[in-house]
Amino acid sequence: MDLFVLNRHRGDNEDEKIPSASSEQSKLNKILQRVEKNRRNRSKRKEREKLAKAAKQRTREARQIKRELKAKIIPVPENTTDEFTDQTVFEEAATSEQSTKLEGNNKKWKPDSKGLEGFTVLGEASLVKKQKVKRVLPKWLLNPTVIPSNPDGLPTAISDIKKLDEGICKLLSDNGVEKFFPVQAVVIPYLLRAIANSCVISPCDICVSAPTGSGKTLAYALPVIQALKKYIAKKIRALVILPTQDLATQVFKVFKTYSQGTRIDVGLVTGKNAFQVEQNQLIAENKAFGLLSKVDILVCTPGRLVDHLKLTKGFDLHELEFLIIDEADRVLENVQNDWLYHLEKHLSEEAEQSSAIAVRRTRPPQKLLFSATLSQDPEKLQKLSLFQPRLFTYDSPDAANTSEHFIGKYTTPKELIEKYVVTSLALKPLVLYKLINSEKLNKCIIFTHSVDSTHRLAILLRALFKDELKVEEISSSLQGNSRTALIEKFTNKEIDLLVCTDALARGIDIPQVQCVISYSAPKYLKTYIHRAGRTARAGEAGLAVTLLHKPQLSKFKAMLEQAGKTNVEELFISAEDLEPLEKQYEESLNELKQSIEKEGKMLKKNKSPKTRKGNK
Ligand SMILES: Nc1ncnc2c1ncn2[C@@H]1O[C@H](COP(=O)(O)OP(=O)(O)OP(=O)(O)O)[C@@H](O)[C@H]1O
Repeated sequence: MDLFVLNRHRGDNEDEKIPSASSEQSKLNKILQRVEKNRRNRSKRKEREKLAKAAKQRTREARQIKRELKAKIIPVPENTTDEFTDQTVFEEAATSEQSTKLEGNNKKWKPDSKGLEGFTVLGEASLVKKQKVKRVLPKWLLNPTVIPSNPDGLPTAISDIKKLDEGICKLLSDNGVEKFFPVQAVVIPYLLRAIANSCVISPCDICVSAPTGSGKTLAYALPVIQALKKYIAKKIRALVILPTQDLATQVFKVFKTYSQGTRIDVGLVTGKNAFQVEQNQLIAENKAFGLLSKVDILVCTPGRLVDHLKLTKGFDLHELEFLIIDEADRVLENVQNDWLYHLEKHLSEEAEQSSAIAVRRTRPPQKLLFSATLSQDPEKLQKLSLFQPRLFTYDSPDAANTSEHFIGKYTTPKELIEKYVVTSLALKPLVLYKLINSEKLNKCIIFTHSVDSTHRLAILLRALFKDELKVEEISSSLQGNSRTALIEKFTNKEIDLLVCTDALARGIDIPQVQCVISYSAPKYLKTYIHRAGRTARAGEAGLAVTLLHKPQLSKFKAMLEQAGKTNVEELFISAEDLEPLEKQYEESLNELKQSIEKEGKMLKKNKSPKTRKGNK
């Protein structure tokens, strides 16, 4: 009978009871489950291995395709018939040209016959690199009128431009303008000729790309004033669009100055004044003739222009002879208000009405575009439907370092000296302090990247300089009028250091700014050009310094290279120079901390429901 006794393991304890039938079954189930689990894991592992193998195979194949493509470089074919050239292709062209030379021919790639032995190749291999679309710039952009930066041979004396009105010549000398700058010496006579011939030939539209501070405003203001002097009836005949309130105000002042002694009235609509106030400045109601314009030249921002087009009764631009877009690249970026659409709509509606009423101007206005960084993107310019456009650009000394296509794209004044300082993030404010002290800078604009950083830096500089230098800040947090007041103070040297955001980077004309410091490195070349352009204006000398952290250096250099600037020097400020200032720096940082905390508390207090109730 012992033969039929199953000797089961009873555990270490011999006295343990023999398990019952049900526990026996549950144990068996567990074993079966474990077996099933192992089986599932095994099949999962196999699946994973299979996928990994397939992925590896795909990578191998992709690498192989890449290798094959690299081995057969297909050159970009010369294309002279297409209308456009993509600007980016210029940069890429150099590399593709090099590789073309290396290959030395234009043959199509054929698969290696050895590798395909035994296979029938149907048709041609499909691994042919796609041809790049090479757009060609329109002729007028490729063949600009180059304005020499050296004025020799240009009609630079005021009396050299014979057709210029005597009254304007007198105003020029009254305002200290003795000679014309190159852009003025070329553009003013051109526009005066076009205006004189306009009854016979429709004048061409023009685009002018000239450095910051080169005198572009007078280049368009004087011919426009001269052309409109003859009119007796008041209509808006010139519309000047600028991207910001401050710039529009600045240009308005120039028009006001040079239209003195004429019948011309200049208007300004930017949103600085209440809408109704602006409406009253623009339109008069006459019992006999209805609504009449009160201005001949209107300077405006795009947003406010759209508002008046939509809401101001009697606002009529149909007699427009000149449409001037200053800082044109910036204004054209302003899609927010779609000003161009509204303007075109207005002009076409008026034209339909007018044909039924009387003889009115049927020709579209002459368009004059100006900027230091004028867009050469044909698509953007095409939006303006330019009529036989002509481009005027500067002959830049930096252009020699770039491809010929660059000519005049982004140029800076030749009087500008550019430098950079490499510093750590922690010591940046101290480096700035040292730089201002050692270079004895006292009329200096410092650019940061945000409102917050402008505010903090201004507090810190105030703490560092104490009474030595007066520091103020300008950003979008300030209202228009306070901004204008601060700019005036800075102009009159009542403020030494002006810390600001890029709101002040474009177009603002402050004479004799000694230095522009980019405390936060500019992200784009355009920003750099406009910031640096606040100094070295109107033929004066100026310094532009950029503070960089080490990782920013290569990007910064590459950015400047796009403008042909390869010789920008480094300015060294050593750790030894900074050592004696460390204690002062620490104290100033503490002051900054306290000041920010105090402001935080004030803000909280003002926001608390109790205060709000009190205020009510
Ligand atoms: N012929 C001249 N002689 C002396 N000063 C001039 C002359 N033309 C212009 N200026 C002065 O040069 C300064 C710069 O002129 P303007 O603001 O027109 O430059 P810009 O080319 O428009 O610069 P940005 O591109 O920065 O707007 C102004 O203060 C202006 O009064």
